[in-house]
Amino acid sequence: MSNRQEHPHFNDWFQTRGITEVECLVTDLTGILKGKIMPAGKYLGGGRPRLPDSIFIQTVTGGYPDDDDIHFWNPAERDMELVPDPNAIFLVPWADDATAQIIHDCHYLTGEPVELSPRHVLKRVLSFYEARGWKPIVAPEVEFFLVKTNTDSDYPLEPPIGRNGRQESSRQSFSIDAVNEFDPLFEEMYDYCDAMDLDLDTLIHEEGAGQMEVNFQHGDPLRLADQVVMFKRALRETALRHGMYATFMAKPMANEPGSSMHLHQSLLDAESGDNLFAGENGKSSRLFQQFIGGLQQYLPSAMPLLAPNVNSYRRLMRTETSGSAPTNVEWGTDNRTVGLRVPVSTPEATRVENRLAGADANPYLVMAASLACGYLGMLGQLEPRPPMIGSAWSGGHTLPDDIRPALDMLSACQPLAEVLGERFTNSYLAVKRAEHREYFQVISSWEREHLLLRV
Ligand SMILES: NC(=O)CC[C@H](N)C(=O)O
Repeated sequence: MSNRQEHPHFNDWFQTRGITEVECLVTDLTGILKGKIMPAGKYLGGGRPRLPDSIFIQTVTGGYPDDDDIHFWNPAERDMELVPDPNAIFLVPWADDATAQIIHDCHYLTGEPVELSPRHVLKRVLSFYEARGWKPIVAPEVEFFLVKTNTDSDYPLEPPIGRNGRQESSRQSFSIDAVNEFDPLFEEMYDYCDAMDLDLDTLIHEEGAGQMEVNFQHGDPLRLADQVVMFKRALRETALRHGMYATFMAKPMANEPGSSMHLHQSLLDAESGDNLFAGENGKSSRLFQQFIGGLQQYLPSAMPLLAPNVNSYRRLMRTETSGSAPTNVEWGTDNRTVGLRVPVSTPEATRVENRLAGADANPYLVMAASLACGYLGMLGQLEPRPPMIGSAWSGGHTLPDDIRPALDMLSACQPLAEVLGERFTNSYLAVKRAEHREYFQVISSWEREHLLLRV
């Protein structure tokens, strides 16, 4: 699009809301929002924001892969143009001046899409479905903790103080009154979500102290990944305005459960809209079984995308405080001890809930990875193992227990790299290995406590 004034949607949208500023956004590999701010007039006049593609090879701390990893990625520093998605415009409800935040795709100046962009990776996976006349539908559920603000990274986080002036000291799972303690914050969160047209379904107090979960209305994966990214930003902002932090870390406190991003997935016939996971006589279909077969086969290798940080694996470790976080890739009906839960439903709503991803993961990559695994299962007509009946905590097919083995498994999985894109997969591995090296250079208080005077 050379001149956005020619695009009636942008023009109308801006005019109706008196937009004066535009935030041009993309997420990097780690899920961090990056971008530029532009005056609305310039943007509508065709101003094209550019960023270097090196934003996609940065670790969460802003570091880069070092020489050892260079063979994994194309060490490019090419300029790319940000191209807006007219369906991904949201108001910035907390801004003083009327501001739009717009999610962009990334193209090189030669026109081809940037394979390193997580949104592109999801679009790529969706294009494989589209080519077969399949339309995946997803519904994410995102957990998070509200915690006291804290400026000392060495000091453990604490649950927040509610309206009654008391700290949430014990878990108040599912308590409505405990949610109401944070009513002013949630009122504002809902107002922001309304202003941004985010389709939230329910809000519930989860297992942990100060831990909540929001469910999104099911729909198109790209739209929902956009919404989750926008939601996380809006909630962090809301919490700050109420003197708290909202955190999506997978395991922010050792004595509390972790936070997940569960993903319900079903598959429609793109033409008829029928759910292809529903079979005859109220049973599920063969495609459904194969989708689960693919998740079982490939999810262990896709874990770096679902559990992208060292901290993510603390959530997945079975301990007294791990709550119902999964440790396996078994499946079962209405069974919360398995990684792949099939909720009891009408045939039209047949779906599988992938419970492995942490809330810390990049939503585009969680959806891309999970749908890629299911796709490979349907393509290869893989059969799942028999469903788990009863508890799967102490058995089942396990998952990598740390980011290092998880990265090794991803780098050995050629079929996944082909569906996600080779350049993306190799760059992702390089970034995550560099991040792990950064982490490994930090000497922890555990080491000082137990080794300083004893070894
Ligand atoms: N509601 C739930 O199932 C809790 C999920 C759990 N918090 C996890 O990390 O997976």
